Amino acid sequence: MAKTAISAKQLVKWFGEGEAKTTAVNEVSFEAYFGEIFFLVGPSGSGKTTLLSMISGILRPNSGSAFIDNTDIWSLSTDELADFRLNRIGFVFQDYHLFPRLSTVENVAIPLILKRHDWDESIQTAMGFLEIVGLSDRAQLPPVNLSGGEQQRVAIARAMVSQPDILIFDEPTASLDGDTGKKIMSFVKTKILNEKRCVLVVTHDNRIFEFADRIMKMEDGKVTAIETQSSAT
Ligand SMILES: Nc1ncnc2c1ncn2[C@@H]1O[C@H](COP(=O)(O)OP(=O)(O)OP(=O)(O)O)[C@@H](O)[C@H]1O
Repeated sequence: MAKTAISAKQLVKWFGEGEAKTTAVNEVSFEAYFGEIFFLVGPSGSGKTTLLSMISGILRPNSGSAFIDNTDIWSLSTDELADFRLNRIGFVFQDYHLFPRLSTVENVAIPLILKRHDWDESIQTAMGFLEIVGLSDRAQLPPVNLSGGEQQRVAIARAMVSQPDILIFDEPTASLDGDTGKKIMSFVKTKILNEKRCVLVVTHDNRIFEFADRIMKMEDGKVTAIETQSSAT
């Protein structure tokens, strides 16, 4: 039986008041397991970002709860939640969010440096993760000298450097051409995913749906389907 990594229970979030009130997420419940790639898909405005923000400790729900590996994250204090996020959750974004003035390896080391680890030790650990993503020979270059696919692999190395067990990818392939996007997802599936990690991907990109173990579809703030991909590669 797979272990539950993320559990959302009746999450609700609304914005605005009176006539302007929008219920962005309306009683959403789901579970994602360690060892799987779980996709969250739906049209623009269906509530994906709002849901993601509530399960990653960024946006407090109006009601309902979010558990990461059995921790009820919204019962933590602000400091505890900040620590929890730093240690347990890694983020990868569409636009990579790399710092142009830092070298590639320094970009990967940032989460460790933020945790006040020793600089040399952080760089050494970052080098190990650059090796995993196949970019150790680019370590000293600024990110601007790397291709889009390579920059996304740097962002993945950075998300992994503090060894989080929950990895959240927000539109990871939206800035990449079809082939590079597929290569990135294939890389995530074969080299990053293991039974101790859960990868959650929010995407519009149906070219990468084949890499999902399960796909949850949202519309108007509600879950409309959770499908298991029997053909997952
Ligand atoms: N801060 C906010 N204030 C007011 N309304 C908001 C806010 N954030 C989101 N909404 C509204 O909540 C609904 C869901 O938005 P959300 O960004 O979660 O959707 P989404 O599925 O992530 O869309 P996209 O794919 O375009 O990013 C939308 O109607 C949006 O306008």
